[in-house]
Amino acid sequence: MFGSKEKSRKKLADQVREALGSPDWLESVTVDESGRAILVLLADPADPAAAEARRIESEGRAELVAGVQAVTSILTAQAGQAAPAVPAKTKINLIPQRTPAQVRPADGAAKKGGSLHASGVPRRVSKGARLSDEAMLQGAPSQASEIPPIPGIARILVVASAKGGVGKSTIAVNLAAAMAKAGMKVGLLDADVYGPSIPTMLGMQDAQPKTAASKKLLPVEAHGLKTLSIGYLSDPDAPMIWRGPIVMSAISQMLNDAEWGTPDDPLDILIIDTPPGTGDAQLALAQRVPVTAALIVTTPQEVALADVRRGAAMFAKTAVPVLGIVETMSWFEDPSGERHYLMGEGGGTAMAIKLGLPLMAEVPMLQAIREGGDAGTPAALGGGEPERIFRALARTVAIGLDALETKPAPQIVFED
Ligand SMILES: Nc1ncnc2c1ncn2[C@@H]1O[C@H](COP(=O)(O)OP(=O)(O)OP(=O)(O)O)[C@@H](O)[C@H]1O
Repeated sequence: MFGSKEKSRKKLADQVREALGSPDWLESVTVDESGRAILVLLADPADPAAAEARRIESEGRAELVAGVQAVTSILTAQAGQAAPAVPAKTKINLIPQRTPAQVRPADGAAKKGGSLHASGVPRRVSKGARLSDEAMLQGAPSQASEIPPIPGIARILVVASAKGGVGKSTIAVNLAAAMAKAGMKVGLLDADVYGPSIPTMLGMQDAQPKTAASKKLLPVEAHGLKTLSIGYLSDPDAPMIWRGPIVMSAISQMLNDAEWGTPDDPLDILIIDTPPGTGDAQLALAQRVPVTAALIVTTPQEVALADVRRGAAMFAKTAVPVLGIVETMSWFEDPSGERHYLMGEGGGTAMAIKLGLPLMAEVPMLQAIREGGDAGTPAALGGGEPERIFRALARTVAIGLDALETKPAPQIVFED
């Protein structure tokens, strides 16, 4: 039996469907508790312009239905539809995002769990000063980014892997959790629209983002993180064969139509768990989102390392700085303490040297890491070895990000 609230939401969904003319391409309409209508629209991936037009028109019509508070649409392609060729794109020169000085006072961070900032002589940056101005004075590139920053998000870190199943989402979730535990304001965006796993890894499979008074999506809060995932908005069993421009439309909605933070109180960092691979979806993301830096996740396996080279080349092409490589599933330690290198040994180090990138961490295979992912509680918060490993990774990443913003990497502190 439906409750009366559920009944009226269903009725509203029917009204929205009617307002749109019940076309074949309208796969589903649902209305959540906050009155947000979620439209799933079938679109032809070969014609992204028409798909975008369909989305805009549908959202416009749905918004006019009395009782609808906000609208989110998800573009999806029917299984079996051909993927388009990657459209030629103008190269966008992307330099690290230079936002107003939004780094927390180092002593404040220290109080909450240890400094995450680069060591060195502290430099005083007056409140509101642009780090880019500081950076320019120190010889950093003077070219301005062509991609406008997103208000309310100080920096964006993409976690990428050239291959699926290497443990990328596990690293993204645990890194985010460790940074939050250290006192940073952290968001986690699951852009792995092919197989969103973040809701499960955070134990939030049944969560539905609510709508703010501004009609923007309110990220789901879990384990000290603000999170959004296409998995919160769609039926996990629905066929979703996303392609570059369509993936981009979904990601851009989650990025821009959500209350991550405000210009006065921004997220310190938004971590994006990207879809695996180095194809059109990843390229579109690197070209259109104001990414501060990327982290590449790999296993020590030879075959994965060949892919890492491709991933690094892709980021180089789009001028996104790669902070370094995280090798995961590096070894398994048996109860006697002996390490077994099930996937090869030293591959990540060799690749890091070859590419001239730092090896940010070697994460062993740990039962607690897998169990944490399955149980929805990041192992980075559970104490012991996993917590130590991810805290160290969080610190290394924070230092790497600081170093990008000002050269040489100073400790940023606000003037009182
Ligand atoms: N260091 C680790 N120790 C133990 N298990 C791990 C480790 N890293 C990942 N796993 C497990 O491996 C599996 C795959 O990991 P994960 O989902 O993070 O990979 P992925 O690269 O994000 O995959 P996809 O390509 O599907 O997005 C999960 O069951 C996860 O718990």
